[in-house]
Amino acid sequence: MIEVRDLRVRYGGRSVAHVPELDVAAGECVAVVGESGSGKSTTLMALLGLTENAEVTGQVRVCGVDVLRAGPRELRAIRGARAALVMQSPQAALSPTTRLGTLMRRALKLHGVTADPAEAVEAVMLDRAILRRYPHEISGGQAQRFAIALAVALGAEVILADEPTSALDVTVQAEVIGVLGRLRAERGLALLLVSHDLALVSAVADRVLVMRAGEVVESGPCARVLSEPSHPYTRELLEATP
Ligand SMILES: Nc1ncnc2c1ncn2[C@@H]1O[C@H](COP(=O)(O)OP(=O)(O)OP(=O)(O)O)[C@@H](O)[C@H]1O
Repeated sequence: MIEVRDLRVRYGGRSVAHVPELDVAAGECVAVVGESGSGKSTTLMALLGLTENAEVTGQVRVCGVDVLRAGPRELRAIRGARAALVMQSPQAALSPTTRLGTLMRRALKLHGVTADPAEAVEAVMLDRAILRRYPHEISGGQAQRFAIALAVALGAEVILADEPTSALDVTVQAEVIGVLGRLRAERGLALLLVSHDLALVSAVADRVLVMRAGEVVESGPCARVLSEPSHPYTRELLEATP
């Protein structure tokens, strides 16, 4: 579902992210970890052609679309519906004066999808009463789960999640990670998660890429990278985890 070869993103000639190889198949989960500024979010945005004022080179295929060469129409066809981005603070992207239920019904209609909003939110462990709320009346964790519910209702095949748990306390973090893990198993979603927390993402990811200063310093199956990290930076990240 995601195929990346030699992706490089530059701002004003400065390389801020370089990913030699990244593949995520249906039903797989891959995590990108690294400290703040290591290029994780930039990589995620580049996968959907969303970087602004950046020079992006290499090859990126998402849901069969050649992202770096596709026109706006082709990109619109995958963004949102087939490949959904769940951001750090999804509330900011939601219209503040529209109830969540209305928002979801409108999005479904726009994409010509028939789905039950109540079932969609319950699938991510939210109470259906949330559909009557406004975006500012819900927590960051609820907003992230709502964004995931919307993506799934729209029939997303790929979910790109940026720090999906950053706004959440530890219990809720585990819940969101659990929801994503279940969706992947039940619906064969391809998941790409970005986080600074190596231990947390390893609970759900099959493989992990460790980024530092815009370069991938290590990658491989989670179990191997966690138990036998080969790069000193990975060991530092692991030691920094409580
Ligand atoms: N629009 C932009 N213009 C110029 N430089 C940018 C732009 N966006 C990001 N950068 C630079 O790219 C680098 C990588 O940033 P990025 O946000 O991808 O890191 P990150 O690993 O996701 O960090 P965080 O965990 O804090 O979100 C940083 O040095 C940042 O300053």
